Amino acid sequence: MVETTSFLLGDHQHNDNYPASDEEIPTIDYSMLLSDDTDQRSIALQLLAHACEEYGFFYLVNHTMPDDVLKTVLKRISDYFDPKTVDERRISYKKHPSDKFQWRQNANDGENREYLKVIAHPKDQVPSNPISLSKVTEEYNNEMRKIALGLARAMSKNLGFDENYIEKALDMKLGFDVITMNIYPPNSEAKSDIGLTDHTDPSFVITLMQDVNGGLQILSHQGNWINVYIPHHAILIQLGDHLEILTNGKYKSHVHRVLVNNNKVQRISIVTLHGPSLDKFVVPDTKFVDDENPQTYIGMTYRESLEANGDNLIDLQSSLELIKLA
Ligand SMILES: O=C(O)CCC(=O)C(=O)O
Ligand SMILES: [Fe+2]
Repeated sequence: MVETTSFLLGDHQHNDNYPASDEEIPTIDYSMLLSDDTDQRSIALQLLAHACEEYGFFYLVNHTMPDDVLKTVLKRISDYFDPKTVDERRISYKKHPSDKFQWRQNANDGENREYLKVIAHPKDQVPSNPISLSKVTEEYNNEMRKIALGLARAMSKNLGFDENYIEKALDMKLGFDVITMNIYPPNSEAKSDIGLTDHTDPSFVITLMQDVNGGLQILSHQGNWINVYIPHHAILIQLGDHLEILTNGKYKSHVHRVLVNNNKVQRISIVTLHGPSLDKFVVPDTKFVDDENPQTYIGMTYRESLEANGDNLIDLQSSLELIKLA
């Protein structure tokens, strides 16, 4: 049984190897962003603009992800990753190597997690076995896409455009969405302190839900590591590399990592990269380029930026450094 109540697994601020603070992370109320009350909406938009510019990540509360969908998806993921059946997963992945999904189990100095990555949009390509997992993953992604598109509309207004600006600029109707289901072992079973090493993620935004808190840290604009404690049923939103490129760095993506050194129990996270369409050429909009803000990135299609790290599209890694102008 998956317990979806969030609780703190450890005292990360006391770990000398990975110092991090409990600095507050902004909270955005999704229902207020959509409110019919114009005053309420404009306050929510201002808070969102502040969170996007000054932080680049925030907790989203009062959103539209149904509780039962989250509960079910966490339960199915927990069943799928049953430690007793890991050899079946290894064999089945070997028999069906595919670039439509990717399964890995890593236990080493740099990474301690088992994960399944699947393409969820424009065509749902979640492996059909087990069917119980694929069905609810599709449902989860349908709900999460609506939320990501809602955020795109709100951010478009904050950037001074009409509400369809980001959706069009990134061609999100055909957006390439990839879901990673991560399971991190408890500390006692991990081979090192690191669940997942420092990285940023491509895409427009990254949405993250989890069963329990434990070890996710984000590097702030100011260069401080911050512990992430996601409130119960909230979604962690992180801005992705391609929003940074489009806005020429006005909205930035952030380095983050996962530690497992304080985890008493295993942790599951569901991370969705809501991407542009694969063929969309993403380049800084001239609106964000002027004498004070010279163009920081060259343009590239989303496909090229994903392939820059190898030929497997689903092996999503940041390519920001590659396209950064001196
Ligand atoms: O599991 C987490 O908390 C973060 C995972 C992550 O950053 C990723 O999958 O890209
Ligand atoms: Fe990430």
